[in-house]
Amino acid sequence: MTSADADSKQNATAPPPPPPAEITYSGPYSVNPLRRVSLRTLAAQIPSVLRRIARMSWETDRQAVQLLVACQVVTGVAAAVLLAATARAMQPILGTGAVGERLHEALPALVAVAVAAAFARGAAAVATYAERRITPKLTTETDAALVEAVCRVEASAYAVDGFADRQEAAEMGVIRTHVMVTDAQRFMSALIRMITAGSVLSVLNILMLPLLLLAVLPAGIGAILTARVDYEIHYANISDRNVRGMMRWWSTSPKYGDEVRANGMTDYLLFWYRSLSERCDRRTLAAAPRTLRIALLSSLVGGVFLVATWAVLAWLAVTGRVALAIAATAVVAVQTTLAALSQVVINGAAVFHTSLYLTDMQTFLDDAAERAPKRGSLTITAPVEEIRLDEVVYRYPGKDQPAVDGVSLTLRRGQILAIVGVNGSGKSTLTRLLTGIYLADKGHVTWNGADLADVDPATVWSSTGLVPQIFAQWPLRVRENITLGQPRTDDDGPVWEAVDSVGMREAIDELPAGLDTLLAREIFGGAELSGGQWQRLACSRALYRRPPLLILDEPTSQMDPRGEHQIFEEIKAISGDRITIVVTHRLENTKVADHIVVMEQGRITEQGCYDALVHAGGIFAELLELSQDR
Ligand SMILES: Nc1ncnc2c1ncn2[C@@H]1O[C@H](COP(=O)(O)OP(=O)(O)OP(=O)(O)O)[C@@H](O)[C@H]1O
Repeated sequence: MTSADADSKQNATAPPPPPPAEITYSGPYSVNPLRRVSLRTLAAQIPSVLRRIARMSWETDRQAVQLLVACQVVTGVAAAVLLAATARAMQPILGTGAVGERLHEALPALVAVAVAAAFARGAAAVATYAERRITPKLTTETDAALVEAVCRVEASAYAVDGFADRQEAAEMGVIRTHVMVTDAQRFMSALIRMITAGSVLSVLNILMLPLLLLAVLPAGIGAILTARVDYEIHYANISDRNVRGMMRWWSTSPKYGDEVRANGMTDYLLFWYRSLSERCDRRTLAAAPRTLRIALLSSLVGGVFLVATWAVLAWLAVTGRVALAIAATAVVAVQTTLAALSQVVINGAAVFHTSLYLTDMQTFLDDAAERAPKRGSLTITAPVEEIRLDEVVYRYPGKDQPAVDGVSLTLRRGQILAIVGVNGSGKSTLTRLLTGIYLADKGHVTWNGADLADVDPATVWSSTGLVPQIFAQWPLRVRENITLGQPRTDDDGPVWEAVDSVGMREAIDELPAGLDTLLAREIFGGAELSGGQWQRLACSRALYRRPPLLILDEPTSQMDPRGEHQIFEEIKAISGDRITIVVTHRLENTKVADHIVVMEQGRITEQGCYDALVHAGGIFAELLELSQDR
């Protein structure tokens, strides 16, 4: 047997890969908020949703809203005129006498019908224009509000269970804003047509209107129940959709294409993606019989009442209780009311459906606002002379053990501190506490004596420069990749200084448009950098800021020795003006530091200068020895 045969046999007998994990919540998100809400409560939400849509639209484009309201008024008046004129035209048309005379008599009413119809059509066209003016701006506003809300929360919120899923649910609210104004506008205009036609009908015969209402009401109830089922499915699918969205991006992004292909991941990723989709489909299909039952039952009940309506009208005409001309007008009024009622029901259900997602969006926005930093209004002014940590403790939400556990440290301007320790010992978390990205659960972090809990975070972050372990590769031009976060400048001098400090001038000169080159391989005309070049760029971004506190978390992990040497030379050269912190596993690099702290399980277990720690016989010496044992 060849090795290929063996491989194919093994593949044939290999168990299928495990399916993606199913996420079930045990906290507040485990319960669908609609599960115990009555139908009446659900229907009663519609007016408040309409008010909300009106308010949002008003804030977006007042002129367009005024235009929309004017169109609604025209629609109502046109519908009333149309029916009244139809009734007036019917009498001579269905009366006796020569055809020419009868038509002549009916002519003014027929002209009124034509004019009213023209106005109704015109109003509908202008209303569509107004809607189209409001919708894009409203969607942009809502979308931008959501993005801003997420960007402005305390960073600790990202670690809260369910935060990302609530965000995914809120995204649906943004998507629904595309159709929200259209649904609301159609609902209102159908309501106006229905009221007008209904009034005419009830004038003709009072019995007709309740019968018509009964004919359409079951469809309304059915539409609301179906919307509730749709929302239930949507709610149950949130987590899977969220994971699927992430998997889609990670699997198809060229950034990870090498890893996906060379590790033979394609089949499994596709299996994963398909499994998640099928799981969502299963939930949707499981609900199909329920929606069918709702549709059949509502059609049956509605149909019975509709037959009754026509039967009553026929009976009234046949028994001579209403004149033939009135009966003919009643036929038109019944048709108009029926069409308008159906539109009210369909669009009312759509508005209600939208309201469910808007509520999710609003809940998320409220929650995000709650989680926005509420610190004091103190400000930090340069120079930052001293940063102190005093018995600082920080535990991530849902974790048993603190990531940083009782750390005390003092840093002074001009000092370079190195933080070392094994994976997961709390180094990056410590840097997040130093910069006020997280606030300490216990203890204090002070800058120039001011506790970060009382300081406006924006003033802290205008004094920091951070090269994180995993840095963003922004799809922007080279220049913006360096200046991002700083006020706009037309002077490229400092930009080139930052480029030179990380040895990138040659590489940038070789790009098709130098500093103007777009760094996004996926976009036409865009260029790509190597991993180490991207890391140099991330360093240049932090150096360009000339911050009072410079933090570099594994800044040279992807760099060649020349690049690494250059960065550390630069760090040393500019260290006099600032506090510098370097987190690194390359212990040789800590020679640059004035002081080194070694972390273990969130605590500082050793500290001192390089020479002292090398001979201390502790974990630093052990890690250094291991790094040299090849
Ligand atoms: N966003 C997070 N949410 C929850 N737990 C986290 C988060 N980030 C880190 N942790 C946990 O906190 C602990 C400390 O992590 P941290 O990233 O600070 O370690 P580190 O020393 O920087 O590790 P490494 O050397 O691997 O970068 C770890 O147990 C980690 O699992």
